[in-house]
Amino acid sequence: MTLASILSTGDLEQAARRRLPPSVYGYVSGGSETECALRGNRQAFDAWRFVPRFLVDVSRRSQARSLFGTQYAAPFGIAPMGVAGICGFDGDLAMARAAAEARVPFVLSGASTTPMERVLEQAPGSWFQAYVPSNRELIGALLQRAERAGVTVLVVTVDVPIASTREVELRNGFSLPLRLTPRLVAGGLVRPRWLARTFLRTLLRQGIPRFENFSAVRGNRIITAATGDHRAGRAALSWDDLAWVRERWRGRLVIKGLLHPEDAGRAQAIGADGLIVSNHGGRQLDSALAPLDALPAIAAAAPRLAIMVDSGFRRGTDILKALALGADFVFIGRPFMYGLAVGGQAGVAHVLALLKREIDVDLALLGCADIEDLDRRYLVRPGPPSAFRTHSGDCSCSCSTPAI
Ligand SMILES: Cc1cc2nc3c(=O)[nH]c(=O)nc-3n(C[C@H](O)[C@H](O)[C@H](O)COP(=O)(O)O)c2cc1C
Ligand SMILES: O=C(O)C(=O)c1ccccc1
Repeated sequence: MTLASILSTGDLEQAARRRLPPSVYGYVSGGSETECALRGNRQAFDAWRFVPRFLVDVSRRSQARSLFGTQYAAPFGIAPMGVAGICGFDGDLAMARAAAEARVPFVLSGASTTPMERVLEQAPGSWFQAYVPSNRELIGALLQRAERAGVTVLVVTVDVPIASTREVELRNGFSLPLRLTPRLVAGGLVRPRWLARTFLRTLLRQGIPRFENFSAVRGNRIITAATGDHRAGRAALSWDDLAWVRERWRGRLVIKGLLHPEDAGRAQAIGADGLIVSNHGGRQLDSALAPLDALPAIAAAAPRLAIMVDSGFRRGTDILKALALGADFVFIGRPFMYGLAVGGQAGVAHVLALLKREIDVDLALLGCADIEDLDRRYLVRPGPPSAFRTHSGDCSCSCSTPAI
């Protein structure tokens, strides 16, 4: 399948499934436990519908958005994803470069296998996501390392106090840090292209990929949070620790993984610059609320923060719905891993282009030439008993505002 024949992120997922060993595809695509949160993320979008406006001039359209003093070409970016290198050779760099070329943000994962120094050197605007241990000496050293590497936006992920139960991974014998299990080797044999172009190439260059950004020291494997090593110590991380990070970190600070408006209020109170409303793509607490449904209340609770959101975004319309509900920016995860699997950096660039094009067409059809003008008036949440009520003001669900 050529990239040109991939018309949507849905097509891409199918193509990636054919390219990746089943255990790797299972790891990337899966959610936790019953995968209710994973499914719920998609269902949340369907509940909202657009009410387009016509006969407005949409001959020139803008989807540019500025965030933290940078003008981005689109209102979305690439979410942090650990071990991207298992989907494509030099996966972190491929994503970072594609994002820089498209002028959108890329967030390097704290669980990545490429040292942050290397990524920041090649794609200087990259953000960095940290898995912060609760040991302050370690936090301090990690902050220092990130500052030296030139990180300007630090994202602290808080929704992984411990590893979740992902039965897909257990069944497939998939574990991190990566081990050469018989299952992985067998999967590689049925996916020879992946074996040659991604796995063996990586193996020859750097051996078995290892976590490079968990701690202050490059290649230090003391803190192997993904495997549940108790020394990772994230289970005890608290708001006090985050406030401590805020005092020491001079760049922008973003908290990722919040769903409760009171937590959003606390993020604002400790002086964070932004937050990412997220349920980790349905990979942590199963049955967690869909971030889209959490947005209105969170935006109201933290009016001074940049409100970002992720989990389940696959289409331009998904992105526009979140912006209309109060988000300033959207992040997208898995589709970029699939892009990597299918076409390396060009595959990632293809996803970015697809989504940008969808947003552009959707803005025209919606009758909104500039995303800065998007708001709740373009959305309804049809639902029983009375269909089609418009939303305005502060309501956050189907409510009693006047019916059209
Ligand atoms: C394979 C994979 C690895 C991930 N690794 C991380 C990570 O290291 N740090 C983090 O904060 N979030 C991680 N996430 C969560 C993403 O940042 C993001 O919240 C989620 O993927 C968004 O949902 P989506 O994939 O449906 O777009 C990971 C997600 C996936 C799919
Ligand atoms: O898989 C994930 O969702 C994730 O966050 C993670 C955590 C540690 C290592 C790799 C990925």
